[in-house]
Amino acid sequence: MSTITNYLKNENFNSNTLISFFQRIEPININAIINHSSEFENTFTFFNSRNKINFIAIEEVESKNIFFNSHNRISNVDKNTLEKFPLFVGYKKFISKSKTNLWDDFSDNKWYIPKFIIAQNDNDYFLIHNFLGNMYDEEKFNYLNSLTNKKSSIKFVEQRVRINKSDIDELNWKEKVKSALNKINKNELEKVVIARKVELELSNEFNLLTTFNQLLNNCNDCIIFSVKESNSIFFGATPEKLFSINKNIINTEALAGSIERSKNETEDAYLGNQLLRDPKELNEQKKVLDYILSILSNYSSDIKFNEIPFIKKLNSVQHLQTKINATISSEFEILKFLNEIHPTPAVCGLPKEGALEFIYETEDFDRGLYAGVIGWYNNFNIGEFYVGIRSALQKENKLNVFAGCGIVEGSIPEKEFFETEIKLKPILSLFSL
Ligand SMILES: C=C(O[C@H]1C=CC=C(C(=O)O)[C@@H]1O)C(=O)O
Repeated sequence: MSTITNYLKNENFNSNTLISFFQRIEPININAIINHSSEFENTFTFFNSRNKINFIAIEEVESKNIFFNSHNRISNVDKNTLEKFPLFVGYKKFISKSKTNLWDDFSDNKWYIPKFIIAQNDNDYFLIHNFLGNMYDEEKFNYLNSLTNKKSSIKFVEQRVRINKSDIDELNWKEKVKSALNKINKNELEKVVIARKVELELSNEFNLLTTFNQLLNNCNDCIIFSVKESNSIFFGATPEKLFSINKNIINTEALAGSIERSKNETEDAYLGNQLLRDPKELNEQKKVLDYILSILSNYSSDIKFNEIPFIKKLNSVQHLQTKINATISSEFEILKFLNEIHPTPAVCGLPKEGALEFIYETEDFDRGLYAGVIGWYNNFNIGEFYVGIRSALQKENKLNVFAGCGIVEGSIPEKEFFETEIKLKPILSLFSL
């Protein structure tokens, strides 16, 4: 008899009761499960080594608008440990009407309870099965359990690509920046983020496991994620937190303004100092900070942040960063706040409506989940949400890689183009020509 049947044989839950069955498992390399992604309709993988929460969520609890009036956690683990794990996972696209079918495999906005989650928090590892009433899937539970028992070593596969020549060329993109500057000079916009899409053709089969692990190795201080729906996979290594919440404390940040890195330590520090003193970059980041503070002030009268930004150093780029934390009241609703704060001027612009319209008219691709939101939360008011930048979409034999830049008064098109090149690097460098 399986563990689930063992536990549930004397229980009779009605179909409005959500059950989360936690089975402690031996420490495993969770990302090895990614190799089995293609066996499932959808998977959602999220690795935050900083917060020490890593998980892969597999499939969904049936109904779209899931209704449950009670929630039962079955486990022999203390409540403090259980509180740290996701109940809902999901994503939200960058708001826009779509012009193409590029993102058709993804909904506009989807927060759902996964059927299974294999998760790690610190030294705690669990296989979690969520289901309504008695509708557990014993077979799949046992199968996943067997996968977590397997000792698997990760083999990297070399991935080759060809550049698609029909890509927006450099001149064309710089013209878009000029037209943004035009709007800014006429005071019609204060700031707008213009993005590029680089399209590559995969010469061999896409290997998510290799890609994911290379991102884990290369991109410290980033959240490594992948969202697979039907035949599409959106993935990336994002440095940008939208917000995280832990009971009554919310943490967020203003991340904007960029400069390249140098392998030479002295030169790298010099570049960082330049960024900290550049009025155009400081202005670009301050606009993000002011926007976040204005939204947050509706929810909190206790907001803390540093007046002077810090430097956040990533592999190929450094940014200006202001960390913000605030105490919020018990009426705070996670998704309501998310819909209000996103998109910030770090990926959209100011005023927001004008910037959205400009982006829609100017960019000749759909952003979809690029610059959208990915994250998780639970009903203990714990969760984290990140902005889907430094990311790519794999669909059939195409890889679409995205990067954008904030345009403000004083932006120089050539420099902005170079900035998109360094932001594309973490993903492009994984594929050889
Ligand atoms: C929009 C992107 O980055 C944002 C985050 C940090 C710095 C940015 C910048 O300097 O323009 C952007 O606002 C992107 O990477 O596609």
